[in-house]
Amino acid sequence: MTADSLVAAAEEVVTDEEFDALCADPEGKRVYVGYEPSGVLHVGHLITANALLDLQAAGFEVVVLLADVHAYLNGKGTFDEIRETAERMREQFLAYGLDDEATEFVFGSEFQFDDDYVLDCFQLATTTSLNRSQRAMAELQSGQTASVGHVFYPLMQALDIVYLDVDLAVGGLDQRKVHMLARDELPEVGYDAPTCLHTPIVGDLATGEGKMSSSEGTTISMEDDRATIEQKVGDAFCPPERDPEGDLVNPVLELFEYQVFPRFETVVVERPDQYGGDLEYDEYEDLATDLDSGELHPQDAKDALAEYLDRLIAPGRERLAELRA
Ligand SMILES: N[C@@H](Cc1ccc(O)cc1)C(=O)O
Repeated sequence: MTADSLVAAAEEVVTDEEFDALCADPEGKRVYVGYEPSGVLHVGHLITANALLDLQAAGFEVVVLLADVHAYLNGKGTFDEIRETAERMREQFLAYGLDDEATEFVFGSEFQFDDDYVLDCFQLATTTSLNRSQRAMAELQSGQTASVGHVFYPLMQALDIVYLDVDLAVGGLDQRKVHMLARDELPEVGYDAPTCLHTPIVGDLATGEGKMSSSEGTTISMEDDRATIEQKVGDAFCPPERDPEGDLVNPVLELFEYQVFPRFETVVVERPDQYGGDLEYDEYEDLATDLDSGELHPQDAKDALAEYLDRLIAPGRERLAELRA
C-alpha cells in the first residue's frame, strides 16, 4: 500500500519508507491529528478528517486531539470557552463520519499538565533553539509577533506525539515545520522521530490565493446552509482552463480533488438534455480534463460541487442545529 492509494488527499509523507512500513501492518498503530478547538468545522478541518477516515478504514487507530492548551497559548480565549468549543467540535467530527467507537478524543489538558510532560517540555526548551521554534510557528500566525507561548507551542505539539503514543502524525502542509522540528528535536531528548503525513492546503475560495481559512477570506463551513454553499461556490474563482505553470490555483478543482472525490465513488454533474445531459466521473482527472477542454462548463462544475459539499456537510450542520436548540 502506498500513500496515494491509502490516503486520497496526501500531499507528502515523511518518509515514504516509514509510511510504507506502517501501512504494511497497521494493526495497533496509532495516527492523530490535533486541532485547536473552533466552534464550527470548515474545509481545512475536513481535509485532515478525510485522511483520518481513510486511515481508520485501513485499520489504524485514530486519535483526535482537541488541543485546548495550544489554543489557550495561541490566545484563542479563556480556558472555559475553549473547552466548551472543543465539545462542539467533537460532535461535528462524529457527525462527519468518524466512528465513535474507534475514535479516541483526547483533550490536551488531560495529559499536558502531568509532571513528566512538563519536565520533558522544559528539557526540549533547553535543547531547541528559540529561532527554530519561532520559525516552526511562523507559518501558523502570519504577521504576528511571537509570544513566549508561541515558542512553547511547537515543543508541546512535538511532545504530544510521544505522549499520545502516536506512530503517524497527520496535519495540513502548514504543520510541516512543527513536524520537522519534532523529527529533529525529539531524538535529542531520547524519543523516536515521528512519521508524518501532510494534506494539501486549499486556496481561498474567492481568489485561489493563500490558504482557505475561517478567519480571513472565504471558506465553506459546517454551518453553511445549502443556499450559502451555492452562493459561495457560485462566486468562487474558477478559471476555465488549468494554468500549465501551476501558479493559478483553481479552488473549485481543489475541492473536487481533495474533498469530493475522496468521499464519493462517482460524481454526477447534472445538465439539461439540451446541453448534453448528465456527465458522470469516477476520477478527478477526468473532470479536470473536461473543464480544460470546455466540455464541462465552470457553472455546471460549480453546481455539482455545491451539491456534493452540501451532502458532506449536512449531517454535521444538523448536529450543530440540535446542539444550539
Ligand atoms: N498546530 C495545530 C494544532 C495542534 C496542536 C497540538 C498538536 O499536538 C497537534 C496539532 C493547528 O494549527 O491547528
